[in-house]
Amino acid sequence: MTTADGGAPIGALDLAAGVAARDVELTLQVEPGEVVAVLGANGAGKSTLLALLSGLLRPDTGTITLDQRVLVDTDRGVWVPPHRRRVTLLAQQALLLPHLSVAANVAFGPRAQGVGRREARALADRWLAAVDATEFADRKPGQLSGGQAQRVAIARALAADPAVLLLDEPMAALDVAVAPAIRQLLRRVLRDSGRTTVLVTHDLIDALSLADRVVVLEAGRVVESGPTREVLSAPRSVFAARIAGVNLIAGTADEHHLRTPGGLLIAGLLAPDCRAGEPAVAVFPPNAVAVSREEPVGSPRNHLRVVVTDLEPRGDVVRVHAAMPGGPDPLLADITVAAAADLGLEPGDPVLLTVKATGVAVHPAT
Ligand SMILES: Nc1ncnc2c1ncn2[C@@H]1O[C@H](COP(=O)(O)OP(=O)(O)OP(=O)(O)O)[C@@H](O)[C@H]1O
Repeated sequence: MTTADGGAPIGALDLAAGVAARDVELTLQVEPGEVVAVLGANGAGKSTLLALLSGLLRPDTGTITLDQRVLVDTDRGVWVPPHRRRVTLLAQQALLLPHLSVAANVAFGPRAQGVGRREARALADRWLAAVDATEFADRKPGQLSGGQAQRVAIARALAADPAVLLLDEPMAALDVAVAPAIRQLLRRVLRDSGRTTVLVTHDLIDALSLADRVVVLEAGRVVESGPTREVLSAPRSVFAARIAGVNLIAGTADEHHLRTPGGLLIAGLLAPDCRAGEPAVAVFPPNAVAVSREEPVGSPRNHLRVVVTDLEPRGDVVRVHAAMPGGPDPLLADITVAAAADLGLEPGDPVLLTVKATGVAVHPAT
């Protein structure tokens, strides 16, 4: 955990802010040293959240505090500019200063904060070593690959000793072959430095491997928040369910079912905190779903009449994408290649999805 000369942990964030022109109303609390992954579809408000925290965007209403410091308070006219926040943003692109050496780039933050030349260089060397980039110290950024530049950018961000590190899809611009090494590096430096981190990502693996907690945004609002595995194993928002690759049907709970707005009853295992009449979601994995043309006779299972929308080969299985007529949420079924061939499926075909009640988990939804 980050400490100021051995003192109390730092990096407690508290944000409640609105940006009317973007229809964004966000709240976020982060504990000192916590790594929070922010997930959401395009336009959900992830970049807006980072811009509010870093000071690139002023909210119309709200407050942002970092430890005891008020960074923003629109009622009281408080506004701390970006360079005085101790909040550092690491963007998708490394954005190194092209005319400076790698070491000078990393020393730039400490120098700007008034650290002496020699001490800043020592800090740069330490952080370059921490990201395994010592050998690039004397190069110019133009002589680095994308992955090498991103390593240096991580060193530069941490050398500035931020109380909060903001990561904006740090692997998105990298070659897929390089991304795992950078992810592993981030995992190590975030753990070692205990830095409060807000990580925007589209990638489930980033959330699973880097974050203590995920926050899911939809339409400019926080729609769910919780420990990463918990949210992904029991997602309550369409976005979390989609990235977790599971099916999710929303409705209300009754004693043993989920009832959809269209009146369909889906039998499942209800979580103990489900209350009859309250909003709930049914969640089940694609491999728990069978696909058939006819209703199996006498089967006590859940049957969903759907239309095939797409067929996606995924190695040994074919992922069938389907939609319930009038149902907003897409459904997924993984079936063997042989089964897909036997059924002769085509997009547009009406089929029946069958899932056992024991394969369906019903959770309360917010
Ligand atoms: N510069 C801007 N001016 C006005 N509206 C904006 C601006 N940038 C984003 N918006 C709007 O604000 C809302 C939130 O967008 P934001 O860019 O924060 O989403 P995001 O989750 O980061 O999306 P993406 O994954 O596509 O980057 C959207 O409705 C978007 O259209």
